Order: sequence, then structure tokens, then C-alpha cells
Amino acid sequence: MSCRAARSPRRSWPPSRSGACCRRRRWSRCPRRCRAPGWCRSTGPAATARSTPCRSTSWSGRSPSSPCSVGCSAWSRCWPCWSRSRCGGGRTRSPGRWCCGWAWGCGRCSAAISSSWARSPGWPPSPGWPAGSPWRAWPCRGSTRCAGSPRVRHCPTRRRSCSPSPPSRSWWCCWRAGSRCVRCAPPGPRSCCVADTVFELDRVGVDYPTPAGTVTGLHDVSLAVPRSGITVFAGPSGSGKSTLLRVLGLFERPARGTLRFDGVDTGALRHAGRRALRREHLGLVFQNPSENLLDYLSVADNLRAAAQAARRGCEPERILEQLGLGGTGEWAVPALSGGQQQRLAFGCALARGSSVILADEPTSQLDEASADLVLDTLRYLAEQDFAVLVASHDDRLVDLGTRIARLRGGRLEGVEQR
Ligand SMILES: Nc1ncnc2c1ncn2[C@@H]1O[C@H](COP(=O)(O)OP(=O)(O)OP(=O)(O)O)[C@@H](O)[C@H]1O
Repeated sequence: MSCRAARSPRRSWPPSRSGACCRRRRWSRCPRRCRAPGWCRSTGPAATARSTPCRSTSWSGRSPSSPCSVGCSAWSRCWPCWSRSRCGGGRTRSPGRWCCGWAWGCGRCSAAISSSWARSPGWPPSPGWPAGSPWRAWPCRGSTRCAGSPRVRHCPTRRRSCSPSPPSRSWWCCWRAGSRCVRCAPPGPRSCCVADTVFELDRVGVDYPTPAGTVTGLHDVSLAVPRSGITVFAGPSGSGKSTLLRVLGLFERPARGTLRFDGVDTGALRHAGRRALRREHLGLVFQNPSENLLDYLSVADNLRAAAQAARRGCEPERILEQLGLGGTGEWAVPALSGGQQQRLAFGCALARGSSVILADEPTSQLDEASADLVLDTLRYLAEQDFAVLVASHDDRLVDLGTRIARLRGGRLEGVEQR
């Protein structure tokens, strides 16, 4: 049947078992013989780039229990990956990688493997895929897969160290609890774990071009920041504390070295990926309270706006209660004291669902009583298992830290664990 016969597509429907279907129904220029716009019958290696062996019961007559020929459970939604954008920026098509019709990326289809399919002949689809891998697991592709996705989350049942070794390329991500991504070690498919370190810096350097020449803000800083506790970056003025915090907050790209967030190389991310990570995971609180808040909105609306930016829901009153600001929801921001405003700024980070809170000199503009409020808040956040990173030369903040990284002249002098 030629393509012209598409006028009566249903007459000999469904296509044969060996039929291949094009991905787009409206793909009118199918180079093969079509029975309907977008649907090919032809088989063999010459099948078009966007064609895949037809797997859907309704189209190909296969029984639902037949193993998917490409190892994908999303019926008729997967095809060999060829699109750069879908693959998260990979330049070349990888034979072992599959795309699904979901909008946000490649690799999800391979993820959706039921255990019966994982046992089926023809599985794994690529040599790197572990037979019998956990349901909904896929090779962790680091930067593009995990960080590029707006769905990276810590496992709700996270365990600090379920493997003595740090995450490596051979680890696997799994898909849990709806939208939650975690890292799993392949041998223990259900042993969900995350690394102990949230940031890993390897010889990170930052340069600032100035009319007088290049100023180096950071010189080859190598550091691992733990996932919990309060890490304080201490040092005299100009030592590079704020620069380091900006790098960690993904506001600044280092000129040299590698920065990993949750095992993901942030240097490989494009702007959108970095922004997604920042929005979802990182809450940055600046030293000036007014920089952190929108003063034309009420207190509760600031929290709502923060949550909305991260596409989350929010219960302002609950957060305000947590931070000792109960009953101020309808207040205007300027009606709060400086310390209360800083507390609210931390509340905005909570509303965004940030797991890491970065604060740059949060007490520097506050009197002692207001600074105490901030210290209490930081203590509270650390107790709630947030990773709190603070740049400060306030001695009280330094005393609060569980880990002090001392900087001088842009170099890391040493790290003190308490
Ligand atoms: N935008 C910039 N342009 C040029 N140089 C910069 C810039 N930002 C920072 N620097 C330089 O980088 C170095 C580190 O600055 P940074 O602000 O990180 O120090 P800091 O320890 O946070 O200081 P402070 O405690 O005073 O805020 C300084 O020498 C500074 O002059």
C-alpha cells in the first residue's frame, strides 16, 4: 500500500507484527510506505530515525505480556534516542539509550522496566544495563539526567551512608515516591542512599577580570561539604567567602576546577539546568534583609511567592509558626524587625523546599538581639537536617558551626571539624 492509501487508513488496521510506527501522527512525510500519515509499515534497518518497532497491542497485535523489543514499558512511547535536546545535550546518539515521549528527557523509558521484562529475552538493551535491575532504575547520567531534571530530590527515606564508597558513575538513580530521584547502588536495588557530601569542590578557582588586571577570588579550593550540620566559611574581609558561597549557590561559574552538587558536575550543566537546581535545592540568604524579600508583598505572600517560584504549594502559617513568626502572615515586610526579616528569608528557602541553605553574613546587619533570632533559626534548620552553609566572620556564628572552613586570600587554609 502506498502513502496515497492513507485516505482509508483503518481498512487494514492494525499493521503487521513487523510493522514499525513513526512517532508523530502528523508526520506526513514518512519516507516509507504509509497507511496513514505518520504510520509506517516498512521494516528493517532502513526504518526512519523516528520509527521504532511497533509494540502497542492495538497497533501491532502483540500481547501485552510480550517483552518490549526495546525494553520499555511505556507502550509505543519509546524510540531509539536521537534527539540532542531529549538526550540532555548529548551530541551523539547512544545506541544503548532510549527516549520516551515524556517531555523532560531521555532515559526515562529505560527506567520503566518491570521486573518481568528485566528477565525477558533480549534484555538488557545495552551491555551496560544490569540484568534484573530494580524497577524504574536507569544508569545515572549525572549532570544531564539528574540535575537537568527539575525533579531531583533527596530520597524521603534517605540513609546517610548505605555504601562506604562515594557515588560514582556506576551508580544508579532510581525513581521513588513519585517525583523523587535518589541514587542507588546497583547491587542493592532497594538500598536507597545518598552521599554524605552535598558539595564536592575540586581545585575550584574564580577569576575576576578588572581594568587593573585579573583578580583571583578563589585559588584552587578543594573541599567536601557534608550534607548536614552547619558549615561556616570564616576568614577576614576579602578572603573569598562570598565568592565561594556564590559558586556553591550556582550563581557563579568557576573558571577552573569541578564543582559537584549531589554528585552532579554542575560545570556540565547549561544555564537552565543550573537554574533548576538552584530553584529546587538551594536557598540563598543575603546579608541585607531587604535583598531577600519583596517588601511590597505581605509576609505570607512572600512565602507563597517563593513556593510558587519552585512550583510548590505552601502553608505560610505553618512555616511562620516553625520560625517563631506566627500571626505575622498579614503584616507588611517592613513591619518586621531585621532579625525577623532574616528569619522570613530562611522561611522563603523552606517554602521553596530547598535542602541546602546558603547564608552570606546573615547577621552582619543586625543588632545582637536580632542576630540571636538568626542564630536560633540556623540551629533549628540544622536540627531539621538541612545542610546549612554560612559565610561569616561573626564569632558567634563561627562557634555555632559544626565544621569551619577557614579562607585567606582566596585560599582554603584548613577545615576544622567539631
Ligand atoms: N565582582 C568582582 N570583581 C572584581 N573582584 C572581585 C569581585 N568580587 C570579588 N572580588 C574580589 O575577590 C576577592 C574575594 O572577595 P569576596 O567578596 O569573596 O571576599 P569576602 O571574604 O566575602 O569579603 P567580605 O567579608 O568583605 O564580604 C576580593 O579580593 C575581591 O576584591
